[in-house]
Amino acid sequence: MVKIAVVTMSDRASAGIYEDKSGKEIEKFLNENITNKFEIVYKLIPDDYDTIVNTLKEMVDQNCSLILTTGGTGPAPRDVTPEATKEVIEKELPGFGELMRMHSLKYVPTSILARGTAGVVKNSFILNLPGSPKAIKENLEAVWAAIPYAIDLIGGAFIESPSAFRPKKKK
Ligand SMILES: Nc1ncnc2c1ncn2[C@@H]1O[C@H](COP(=O)(O)OP(=O)(O)OP(=O)(O)O)[C@@H](O)[C@H]1O
Ligand SMILES: Nc1nc2c(c(=O)[nH]1)N[C@H]1C(S)=C(S)[C@@H](COP(=O)(O)O)O[C@H]1N2
Repeated sequence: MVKIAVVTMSDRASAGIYEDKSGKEIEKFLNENITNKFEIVYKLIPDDYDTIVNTLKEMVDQNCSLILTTGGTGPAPRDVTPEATKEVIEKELPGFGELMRMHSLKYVPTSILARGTAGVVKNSFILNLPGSPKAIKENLEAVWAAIPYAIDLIGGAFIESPSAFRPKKKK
């Protein structure tokens, strides 16, 4: 079974001040883009460095092939998601953050404030998305096509998705 972690970093949503709409947007995108069975492991945590590192490590240990985070990628003092992610990953894949920022410029000029990245550790692929609920689809649509194949390459679970691209195998 494909296991996917959705990890929301938000001081206010985790304190119950508002509902976590961004986590819900990620689930919606996954339901619309994945055609085989998958299970979601959901975490809602504050923007705390150690909590983020420990939660990401826990998701890797639970064999989540894909770990999607939302929030904490900006320049504010408590935004530390990219730093915590870099502590956990073995290899960074900088193209994901670059493409998300470039693509997002057509929606908001402030997309360059996002510092999110992506990377792999063991059989898990981690991607940082910005916190705003509307940013989820705007960013995932930029990079989703390459994610299932990236997970194939690291020996993660097979994600079946009509919107994914897999290069043809050489004969
Ligand atoms: N998980 C979420 N659910 C709903 N709305 C959110 C969420 N995260 C962010 N937002 C909205 O997007 C805006 C910008 O996101 P940002 O991550 O900068 O929030 P923030 O000001 O750091 O607050 P917090 O960490 O408490 O969510 C927030 O002011 C909030 O309105
Ligand atoms: N596509 C898209 N990208 C976006 C946004 C958005 O609304 N749409 N918001 C931007 C803003 S205002 C900020 S501050 C950064 C970082 O957001 P975060 O701190 O919530 O992760 O993401 C940026 N990227």
